[in-house]
Amino acid sequence: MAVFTEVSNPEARELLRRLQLGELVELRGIEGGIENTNYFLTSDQGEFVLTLFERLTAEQLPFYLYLMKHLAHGGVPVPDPRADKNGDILHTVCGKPAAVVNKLRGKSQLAPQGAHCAAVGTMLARMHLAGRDFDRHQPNLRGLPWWNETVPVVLPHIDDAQAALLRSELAYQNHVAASSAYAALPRGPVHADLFRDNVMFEGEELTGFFDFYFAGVDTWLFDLAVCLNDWCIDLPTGTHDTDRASRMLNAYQAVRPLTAAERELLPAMLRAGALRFWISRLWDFYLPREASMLKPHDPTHFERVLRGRIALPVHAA
Ligand SMILES: Nc1ncnc2c1ncn2[C@@H]1O[C@H](COP(=O)(O)OP(=O)(O)O)[C@@H](O)[C@H]1O
Ligand SMILES: N[C@@H](CCOP(=O)(O)O)C(=O)O
Repeated sequence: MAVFTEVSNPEARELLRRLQLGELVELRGIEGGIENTNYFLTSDQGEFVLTLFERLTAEQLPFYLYLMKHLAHGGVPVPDPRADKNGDILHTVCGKPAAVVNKLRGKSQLAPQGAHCAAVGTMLARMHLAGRDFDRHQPNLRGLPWWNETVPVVLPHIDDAQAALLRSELAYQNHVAASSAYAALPRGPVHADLFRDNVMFEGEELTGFFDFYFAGVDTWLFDLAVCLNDWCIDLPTGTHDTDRASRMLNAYQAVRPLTAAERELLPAMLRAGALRFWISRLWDFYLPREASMLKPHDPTHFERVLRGRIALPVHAA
């Protein structure tokens, strides 16, 4: 279920009027998704997605929405938030912060082949370059400071072997973050959660990236590592898929070659990407927020991925 707040047809009509997007044809709740209320909103002018933000606040949202607008105007296929007559892109619907964006064509490719991974690599690099002149700043709110805060909270819930791994990996990542190679990594706005379910395809054509609500300023290499860890592995075992990873890395580098520091730290950032999602999944699993709407994902998946990346470090060819 992903309609946590019911929007009525009269409310949708009023919103379309405010945004000058024409007359309502259909309002339909979207079943996927776990964080926000989403509707497909069709008018006589086109197809849109209406999102009511259930947890993010009106203070946090402008970074994400203006980033999407910036990228869309920079030629990256991402949902473009629609403005009202005053130019505002953050609206209020049913008392909740809300946005209306264009509906992307296609569907998620949950069993990606090499061509899909290459398309993600190309577009990711284009997105990083397009974000260079974005003038707002918000850190990755799920970055190292959050890992340092959250690990002590989840430690009491896991067994000794897991706790030892979590502690030692966190220490390693703090050490990496203090290194001169890490300081040399290029950075900018990153998606930070570009999993298979956050990209649309029509056949092998990538039609868009969406769900920017974990975006923030971080290293570009971290973003690439998050993608490699999801798109280029065998999901049941967490094993790295060399062919798909080469397709993604080569395509990324055809647009933006990795620097020497990035090549050096790729194995460490693959571990960082696995650690980030292991921690957040542990946190969601053992400490569900009151009245939480999150259906927790399996934390052991990223424990497996992390163990795999430590045992067999992956380097850029
Ligand atoms: N701009 C969009 N274009 C097309 N479909 C979208 C768009 N935004 C969301 N969706 C659909 O809505 C679903 C839930 O969106 P998502 O952003 O993942 O929600 P949540 O943040 O609640 O996890 C997606 O799986 C996708 O099918
Ligand atoms: N990709 C994350 C979960 C984030 O949720 P989303 O549905 O908003 O992308 C994970 O797999 O742990």
